[in-house]
Amino acid sequence: MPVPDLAHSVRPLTQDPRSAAIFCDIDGTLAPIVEHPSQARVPTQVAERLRDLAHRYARVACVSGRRAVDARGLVSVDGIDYAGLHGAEILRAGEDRPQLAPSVAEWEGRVRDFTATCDNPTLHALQVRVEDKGPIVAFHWRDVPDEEGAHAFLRSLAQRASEAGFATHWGRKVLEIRPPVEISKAQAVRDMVLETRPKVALYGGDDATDLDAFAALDALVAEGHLDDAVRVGVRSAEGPEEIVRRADLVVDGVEGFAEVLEQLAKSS
Ligand SMILES: O=P(O)(O)OC[C@H]1O[C@H](O[C@H]2O[C@H](CO)[C@@H](O)[C@H](O)[C@H]2O)[C@H](O)[C@@H](O)[C@@H]1O
Repeated sequence: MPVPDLAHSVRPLTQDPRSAAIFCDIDGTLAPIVEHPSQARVPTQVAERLRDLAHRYARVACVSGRRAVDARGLVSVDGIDYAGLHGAEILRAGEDRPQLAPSVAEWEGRVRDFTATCDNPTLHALQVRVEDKGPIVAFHWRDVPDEEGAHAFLRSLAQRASEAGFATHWGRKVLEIRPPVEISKAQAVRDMVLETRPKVALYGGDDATDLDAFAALDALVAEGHLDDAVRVGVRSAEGPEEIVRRADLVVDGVEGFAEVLEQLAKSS
């Protein structure tokens, strides 16, 4: 079903694409949620649209919880930037290696050592999947035989991680063990806006970490760095309720966000 007043909602960008930036989350926004992270795919039409937009807009970037190189591998679009690890690293268009925040990098060994101690028979019996992202390690329980049991086990693991001095974060059926330093999509979005200096920026996302990016846009407008901002909330059964409450435009799932990209391309 087409989203009502979509053209109107994105008009602040489409009226002058050269002065506008587009930021998108990946999983749940560009790529449908699937059982295993390695099975995720960005539909060809969505990737083509991003490629198109990269030529017309001041800046297009993906801002993801994945490693930046994995994000680029998944989206497969050159000419756009990839902020990875929820904003802790950036892989710029045309570059081969991402830049990782030193404060995060220095924790990689300690995160690895701690999470190695979590590898035990219960974790295996529950079929929890471990995603090693370097300084962040994720524990996924989507579609395991006993999701409730796995979730409960991971709650105790999170408690142990906090007691050991690590930060923990809950996403869509995933627990992350992180360095106890500031990691936020807000910083990545802020840095990119201040580098490129667009007049208007759009951010689309579906999960808790995307609320940080919404907040970054709020602050950039309040400080006068942006004239306007469009926050697109991608609604799902699992996402936080604030993603809808704090959005200027709400769309349903990846199909809904694909329509936003179509509209951004159509009018420019
Ligand atoms: O910020 P994002 O680009 O949305 O990344 C968030 C996390 O996405 C991935 O996990 C999620 O998607 C998986 C594939 O659909 C799904 O199986 C899992 O349950 C979701 O939590 C990715 O694996 C994580 O590293 C990202 O942090």
